[in-house]
Amino acid sequence: MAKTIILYFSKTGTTEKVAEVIASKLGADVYQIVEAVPYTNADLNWNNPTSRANIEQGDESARPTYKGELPDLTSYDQVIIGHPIWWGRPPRIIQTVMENLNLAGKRVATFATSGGSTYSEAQAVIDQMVKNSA
Ligand SMILES: Cc1cc2nc3c(=O)[nH]c(=O)nc-3n(C[C@H](O)[C@H](O)[C@H](O)COP(=O)(O)O)c2cc1C
Repeated sequence: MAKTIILYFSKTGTTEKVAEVIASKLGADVYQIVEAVPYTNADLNWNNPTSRANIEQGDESARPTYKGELPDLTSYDQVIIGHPIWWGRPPRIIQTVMENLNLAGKRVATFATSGGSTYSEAQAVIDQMVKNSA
């Protein structure tokens, strides 16, 4: 059976719950992506145009760093990446992570949770990231 790892980023626990359900169904390993500089509640306030998250999402070059080391993917066949939708797209830290993973030869899937936005804009970002890392 294919060996799978789920990497997820979650600030309020919703994506984390979904990651756990998928992991238990697939018998997958799980890795939580954690930002190096923690987001405060104020940082996550989408009603404030100058909140940290809003500024990052609006900045194509923003690449918030992650804490610790990313997992070694050598032994995995499938990599699943889960994240919330922030302003229609993945949090920029997902781009940081994908730029630092070697996804060549891996089967990659993603999922997200949101307040209602669909995945179409996020999919375009992910497709580009996968293309760049393969
Ligand atoms: C900065 C920020 C921006 C968000 N932007 C969107 C959005 O564009 N569309 C949407 O449906 N939900 C948006 N949300 C809501 C989250 O996607 C939703 O609450 C998600 O399930 C949170 O996942 P988590 O608990 O794993 O962090 C946003 C949340 C934050 C903090």
